[in-house]
Amino acid sequence: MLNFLKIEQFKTHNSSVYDSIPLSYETFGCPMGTAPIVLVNHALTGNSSVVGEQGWWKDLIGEGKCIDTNEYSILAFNIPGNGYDGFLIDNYENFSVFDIARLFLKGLELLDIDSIFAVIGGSLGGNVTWQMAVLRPELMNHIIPIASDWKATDWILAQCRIQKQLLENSSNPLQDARMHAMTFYRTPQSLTAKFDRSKREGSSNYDVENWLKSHGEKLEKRFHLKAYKLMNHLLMTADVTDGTRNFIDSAKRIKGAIHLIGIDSDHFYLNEEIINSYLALSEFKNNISFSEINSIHGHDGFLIEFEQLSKILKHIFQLEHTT
Ligand SMILES: CC(=O)SCCNC(=O)CCNC(=O)[C@H](O)C(C)(C)COP(=O)(O)OP(=O)(O)OC[C@H]1O[C@@H](n2cnc3c(N)ncnc32)[C@H](O)[C@@H]1OP(=O)(O)O
Repeated sequence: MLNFLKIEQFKTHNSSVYDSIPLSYETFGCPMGTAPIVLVNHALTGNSSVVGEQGWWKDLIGEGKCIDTNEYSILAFNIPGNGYDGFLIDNYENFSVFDIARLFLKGLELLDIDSIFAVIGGSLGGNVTWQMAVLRPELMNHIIPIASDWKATDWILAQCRIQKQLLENSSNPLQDARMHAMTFYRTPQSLTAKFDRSKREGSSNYDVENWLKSHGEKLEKRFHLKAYKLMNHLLMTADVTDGTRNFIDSAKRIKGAIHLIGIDSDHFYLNEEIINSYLALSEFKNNISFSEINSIHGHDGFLIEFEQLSKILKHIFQLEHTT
């Protein structure tokens, strides 16, 4: 069930002022206040419905799952403007990952939450996770960005620029942008393994073309163009250093344990970038780790490789609740 908070008089990083921004959220598992809290930050086209039949992370979070809803309270906000709660933003360029992290932190304040067991998110959700940890270095025990980084690389900026032009100029913006995006969420090996140049009898298209098309059509049915423009723009704004480029100064204050997880075939958030962040920060911080998911599926691995992900996360969610 969707719940709503109101963030009043919100000033964005670029100094735009909003009288009131609705911040919607869902909770799952143990009632708030009775168990450690796990905050889940959704990715690009995700939402607060992480658990349950339609939950996009239902293989990771649920009864008896790696993050067990019998043991934890799960909290997930919607990024304001993702459209899932009916709220859309016109001037999407006013917002950045920094603003989304601040909105989520204000939401936690309104809910009287001053301690989080773990904050976890993949891709854009990982960007928000990094930014929240930098803004409130003492708030969380565990910080878990998956297939994500503290910054948008030039490669990501370039891909998102193409997305932006498709979203603004194409006659079929959502479908075209999604089809293009699917190619950097996957890998050539993943597509070969799935299709191997197959073609249904009588069809003029290869199966891979139909698959791309169907992903485009499905997104168009469930996502608003304004929301997709916002989400794509947010990806471009990730930078916990706020332009100073000094990652260590920004991140070394984080008190909680940082668990970085990359996917060896990810060519959107490159593993080598994540490993570089790990190596740089591990000179200043003992409680940081890096784990790798092996997959042919590239970036989408965080939505596919649940067995590996569960194995990596198990020690955090099964062995301790109190550190
Ligand atoms: C940047 C960020 O912040 S995050 C970006 C994250 N990535 C995404 O958002 C990408 C979205 N990816 C998906 O939605 C994927 O489906 C995943 C990752 C959830 C699952 O991947 P897979 O298990 O490989 O599923 P797949 O991509 O084949 O999708 C299955 C669907 O495709 C359909 N499909 C498969 N082959 C074909 C084909 N040849 N023609 C038409 N449809 C096809 C299936 O029927 C199925 O349809 P349904 O969902 O309506 O039942």
